[in-house]
Amino acid sequence: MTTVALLGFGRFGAAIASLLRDADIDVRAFDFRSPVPDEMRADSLPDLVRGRDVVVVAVPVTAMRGAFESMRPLLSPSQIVVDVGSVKLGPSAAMAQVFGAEIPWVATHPMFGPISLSRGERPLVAVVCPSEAHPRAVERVVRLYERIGCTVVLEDEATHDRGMAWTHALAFFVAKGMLDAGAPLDIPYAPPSFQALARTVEAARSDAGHLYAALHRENPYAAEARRKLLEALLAADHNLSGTDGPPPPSSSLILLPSKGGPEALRETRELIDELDRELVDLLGRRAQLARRAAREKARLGRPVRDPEREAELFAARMRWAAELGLDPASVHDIFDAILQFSRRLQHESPAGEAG
Ligand SMILES: O=C(O)C(=O)C[C@]1(C(=O)O)C=C[C@@H](O)C=C1
Repeated sequence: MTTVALLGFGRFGAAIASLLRDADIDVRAFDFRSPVPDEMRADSLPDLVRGRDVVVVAVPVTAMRGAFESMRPLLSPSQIVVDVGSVKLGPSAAMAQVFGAEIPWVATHPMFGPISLSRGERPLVAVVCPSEAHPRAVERVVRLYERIGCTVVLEDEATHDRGMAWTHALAFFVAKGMLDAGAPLDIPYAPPSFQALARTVEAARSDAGHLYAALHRENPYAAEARRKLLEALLAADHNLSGTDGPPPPSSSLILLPSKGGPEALRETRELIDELDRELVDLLGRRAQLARRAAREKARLGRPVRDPEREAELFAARMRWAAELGLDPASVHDIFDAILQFSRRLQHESPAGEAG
C-alpha cells in the first residue's frame, strides 16, 4: 500500500490530497503557510517525509529547488520524489541535480486543477516524464496516477514545455489580457462561443499569480509563443482596420521586452536574418518589375533612365521615411543603390525577355 507525503497544501495540493484520499491512499501533508486539516497534518518537514513511499512536491515552481534541497538529507533511496509543476524542464533539471541517481525522482504534470476537479471534469490526464535514471520509479508513479483515475501520457520535458507554451501559457495570456483590458466578462447572455474562454478567464482570475508566472517565466518556450501570437494579432488587427494610411510597422519590428544576455542577442540576430530574407525577396520582386518597365519603355521608344520619375520616387520614399521617424537622407542613399541596381538590370535584360 503506497503512502504519500504531500509538501504544499495550496489550492492544488488540497485538490490532489482529496483525489488521493478518495482512492484510499494514506496522505500526510505539510505546508509552511496554508492550514492542513488535522487528520493529515504533519508537524514539520522531517515528520512529513519520514517513512513515506512517495513525496509529492506541490509548491510553486520557483520554490521547488529550495524544497528539494531541504528534503534531500531526510530521504532514502527507497523513497520517490514527484513534482507536479506546470513546467517540466526546470524542475527536472533541479531534481537531477539535487537527487541525481541516488534518490529516485519523477517529473510529472497533472493536467487538472482545483477548478476542473470541482466541476467533475473527466478524463483526468497526467503527463509523466520518463526518466532514464529511475525507470522503476516512473512505473510506480504511473500506477499511482492510474489508481487515482488518471490517464497517463508519457512525454519528455522539452516536448511537454513546448506544448504547454502554445496551449496552457497562451490561454492564460489571452485570458489575462481580457481581464486587464476590462472586458465585461459577466454578461448573462454571453454567447456559447465565449463559454470555453470564460472558463480560462475564471481560472486566470482565481490564480494568485504563481501559476501565471510559472507558465510564462519558467517555460523557455513561452516568450516565443507570446511573440508569435502578438504578431499574428497585430497583423489581424491591421487587416480589420482597413488599408488606408501608411503600412503598420513590420511585424518583425514588434520587439518584446528582452531579458538581455547572449540569448537575447542570438534571438535578435535571428529576427534580423528573417527580416533581411524578406528584404532580399522584395528586391527580387522589384527587379522583375524593373525589367518589365524596361520592356514597356523599349516598346514606347523611351530611354531606360527617367530623371523625372526618379525625382518623384526619391521624394516619396524620403517622405515615407520621415513619417516612420527614419532619417530621409539615409533612406535616399539606400534607394540610390537600389536604382543603380535596377538600371544595371534593365540594361542587361534584352527588351523581349520575360521576367
Ligand atoms: O519607372 C521606370 O521607368 C523604371 O524603369 C523603373 C526605375 C526603378 O527601378 O524604379 C528604374 C529606372 C528609371 O530611371 C526609373 C525607375
